[in-house]
Amino acid sequence: MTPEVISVTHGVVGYDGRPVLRDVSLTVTAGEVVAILGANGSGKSTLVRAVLGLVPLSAGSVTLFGQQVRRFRQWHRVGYVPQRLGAGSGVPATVAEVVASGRLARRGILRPPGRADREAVAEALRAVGLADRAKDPVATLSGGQQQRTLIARALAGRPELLILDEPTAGVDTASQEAFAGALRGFATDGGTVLLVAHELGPLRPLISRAVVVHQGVVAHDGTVPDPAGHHAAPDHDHVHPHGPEEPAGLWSTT
Ligand SMILES: Nc1ncnc2c1ncn2[C@@H]1O[C@H](COP(=O)(O)OP(=O)(O)OP(=O)(O)O)[C@@H](O)[C@H]1O
Repeated sequence: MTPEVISVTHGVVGYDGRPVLRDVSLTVTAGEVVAILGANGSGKSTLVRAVLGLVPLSAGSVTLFGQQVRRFRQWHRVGYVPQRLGAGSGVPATVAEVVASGRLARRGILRPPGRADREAVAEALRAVGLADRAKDPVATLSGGQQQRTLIARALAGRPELLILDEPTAGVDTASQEAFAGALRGFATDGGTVLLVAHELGPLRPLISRAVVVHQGVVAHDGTVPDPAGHHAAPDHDHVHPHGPEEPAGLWSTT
């Protein structure tokens, strides 16, 4: 049997007493590339945050690699790419420095970086097509390149599981394709991926399963549904992040 990497069982999460996830169950096994889809505000990020133990469940349970998430300590096995680099953090770090910070969970903060660390950083930069920007301050990069830097930081830790929250939202086509290539390499090497997406674009061929969250429950778990209605239009202008509620049925569930 393929080992379970993520398991959410009857998960319930709310903010200030208002339920966002009502009863969500989800299993991801090793080697799968699973996309979480759904309208704005449907609870996709909340699900990811619950998987990472960043928001508490009011009922149900989450396990990572077979361990309850609240007791999980093997964070070097997990790479996480949040929705955005902290807006205007003002830190004049270079691309290589940001990517190298992805090695901290592996090497510990007190040990200086060794050859394995340097190689992992160089490989991650190559994987996302930013090797030539390594010495540039992150602030001088485009939004898409900054997003690729975060993905390289996660890859540099050589995780077994990558969790990405809307990695390609608002990202230029070149960066989307570079990202798809990096993800393909990661999955081909046996990595497991859980990603939140609004539009899959070049990622679509990589996705082995889609989970649609709607009104706090899983409305679909299976093949990647076709984008429905206005969303499929090439000139559709997605409101992001946290725009007004979009109509239900954004992703057809049939
Ligand atoms: N920290 C928080 N405190 C209170 N409410 C929150 C918090 N985070 C999210 N919410 C609310 O929970 C609901 C689900 O939000 P969530 O970010 O999980 O949705 P999403 O599907 O990821 O949306 P998007 O596609 O816009 O990123 C929304 O109504 C949101 O306003």
